[in-house]
Amino acid sequence: MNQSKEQRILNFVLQNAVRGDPCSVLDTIDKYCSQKEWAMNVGDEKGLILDKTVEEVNPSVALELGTYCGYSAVRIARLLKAGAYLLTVEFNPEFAAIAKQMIEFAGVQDKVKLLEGPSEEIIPQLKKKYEVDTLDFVFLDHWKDRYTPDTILLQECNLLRKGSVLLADNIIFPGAPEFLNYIRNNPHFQCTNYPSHLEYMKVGDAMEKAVFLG
Ligand SMILES: O=C(c1ccccc1)c1ccc(O)c(O)c1[N+](=O)[O-]
Ligand SMILES: [Mg+2]
Repeated sequence: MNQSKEQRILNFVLQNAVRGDPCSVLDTIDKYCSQKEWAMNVGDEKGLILDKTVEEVNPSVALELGTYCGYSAVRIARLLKAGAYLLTVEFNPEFAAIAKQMIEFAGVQDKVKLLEGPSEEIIPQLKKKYEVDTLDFVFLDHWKDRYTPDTILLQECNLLRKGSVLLADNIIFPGAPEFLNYIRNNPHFQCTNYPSHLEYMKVGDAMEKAVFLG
């Protein structure tokens, strides 16, 4: 049966990256997706914005919405302090299976819990089923029309605390105009825009950071 693009990306990593070396895995995915097949990883340019935000927040508990192949989960997990962890949510079972292998190959599996299912079902389970109190950092990179309802759901489930940081990918391309309008006009969030480019392309994109003010 023909392999998926995501399986081809994983195979390239398994054959070319260094097992247990997260940076090697990231560099190898970036090499494949910039030279062979485009894929919707956050990538190396926006990845630096993600890195700086994670380092600034230094989260104990982080949530990612939209795991895909695990690139940003590896990127985030490699920066987490001892005892800190990332919950990452992926709706697509094929993507989740690839991401699991990617995360394990990178050696960050002890810091990452991969949750398979729709974000709208998993978010309300985080407190009781996954023993989360509040989230220090949330990376939004899933379906762009889910950014706003899931941000509202995080608040309704009391998962944000004063100072919780949201970082949203793809503000320009594919775009999340409804989310941008919601978050920038919401007095409970302080927003900052980070202009960049769509991963592996010269197309303009941006990330939006939103700090919850309580
Ligand atoms: O929506 C797409 C998309 C749309 C059309 C074709 C391929 C991807 C996309 C593009 C770049 C991203 O960084 C990203 O996170 C996504 N996504 O699906 O979440
Ligand atoms: Mg994205």
